[in-house]
Amino acid sequence: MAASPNQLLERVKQRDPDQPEFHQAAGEILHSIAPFLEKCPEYSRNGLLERILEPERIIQFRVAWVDDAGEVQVNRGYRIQMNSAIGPYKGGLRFHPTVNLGILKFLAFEQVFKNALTTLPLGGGKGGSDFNPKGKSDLEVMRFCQAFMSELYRHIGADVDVPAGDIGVGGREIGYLYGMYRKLKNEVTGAMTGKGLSYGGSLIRPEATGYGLVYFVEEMLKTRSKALAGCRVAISGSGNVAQYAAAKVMELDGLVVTLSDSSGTVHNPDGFTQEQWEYLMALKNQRRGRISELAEAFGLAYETDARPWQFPCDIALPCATQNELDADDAETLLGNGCFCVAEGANMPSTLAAVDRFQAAGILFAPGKASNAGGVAVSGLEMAQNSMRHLWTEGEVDAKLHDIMIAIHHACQRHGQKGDSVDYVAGANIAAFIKIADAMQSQGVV
Ligand SMILES: NC(=O)C1=CN([C@@H]2O[C@H](COP(=O)(O)OP(=O)(O)OC[C@H]3O[C@@H](n4cnc5c(N)ncnc54)[C@H](O)[C@@H]3O)[C@@H](O)[C@H]2O)C=CC1
Ligand SMILES: O=C(O)CCC(=O)C(=O)O
Repeated sequence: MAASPNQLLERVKQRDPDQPEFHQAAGEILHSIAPFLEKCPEYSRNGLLERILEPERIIQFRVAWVDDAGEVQVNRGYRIQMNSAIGPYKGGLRFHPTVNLGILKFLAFEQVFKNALTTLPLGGGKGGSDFNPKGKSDLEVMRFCQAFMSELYRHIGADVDVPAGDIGVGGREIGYLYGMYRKLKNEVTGAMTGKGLSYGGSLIRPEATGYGLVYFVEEMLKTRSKALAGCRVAISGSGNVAQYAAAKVMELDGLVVTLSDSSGTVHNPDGFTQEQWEYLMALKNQRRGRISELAEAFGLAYETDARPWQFPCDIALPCATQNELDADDAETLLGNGCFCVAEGANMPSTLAAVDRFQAAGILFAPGKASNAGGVAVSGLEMAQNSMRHLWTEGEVDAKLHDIMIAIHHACQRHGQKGDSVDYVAGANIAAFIKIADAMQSQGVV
């Protein structure tokens, strides 16, 4: 007899006890699909769930490089090739000192479900290193990226596994990584996405995750006959996702009232201005400084070590990192009248926080649905690379918008409960059915 979702989760915990983030992500999905599996027991056959929970392949490697002082540094590199039933492995690379196998397994697992929702033929994977780009010179970052790719190149390719950026991996790092890939493989293909426009990138890829998040929020608000204009929006983070989520909220006449980084939060109750946003872009993407400098430059309130969730808002968009919003933060947001939370980051809300939002009946979207715009436009970058073609900004943006609307429909189709939508159940069930159907059709492999 097939193991129940609870039994499976216990097995996962026993097998890899030191991977709490993976247990959290697996637990959420198993819990969501349990009622569906009871109605459709054929989806529990052939070890399907056991296979979905186990990466197809894990690659771990040494990354040795020389710093500016001439010292040899050794980091760990990883690529988790989680599931390729729907298409080539696809997902970002994270460079951050907290990176370990458990965190990358949770990210790769989430990516499989997210990519299934995009409507595009993409499998799921994730990789990275415990390398910390913060405080490193451009040359050190380049030498690290080249050393990292000198192993990774043999495991990736346009039809095999297509990495992109994530925390600590932006345009600069993708350039260095792709340059080394091209040299080692002696081929020019779409083996990575997030590339610069001059060497095969797609218009709108930098904007895609943030824009897509806001397009998804617009669809959520429509279900309650609301609109973004005039809403106060608390955003955490100040990296790629936060920057373009903020830009789109401002374009749609919402007020972005917070931005943050790992050192603290800037609060502007009147909403950041275009000038302040432009300052942020230069600060974070060129000077690579701290968010406190934005506060200093414009005389805004700044709180060291504070998260944005204490400041009153109507909509919260966590866009920094996993588990950055806990049950206490959820209570504070609800107490201040927040009626919509949509995740720009991957798994930024703890399970207890999600429970609070759902119990209160507010709109809540899990990252695998609401932040899927980034990987979706990566899929469009792959398509353009294969065609040796470049779509216009308007064409890519329109496709992104359509994909976010399609993901919202999928959540409604599988998550409608009375007159509200359980976006967690909807996203998980819709993605699971697509992955499961693809795997069942291809036999036990
Ligand atoms: N870049 C993309 O296309 C996508 C990114 N994501 C997710 O969005 C989140 C942000 O990624 P990016 O903006 O690309 O990275 P980034 O490196 O551009 O920015 C990360 C931001 O998070 C902040 N941060 C990191 N650790 C923190 C901590 N412990 N506490 C508070 N703030 C912290 C950093 O200061 C920075 O502002 C991540 O969870 C990532 O997995 C999800 C979908 C696509
Ligand atoms: O564009 C991609 O392939 C990856 C984006 C990503 O890492 C994510 O969706 O979390």
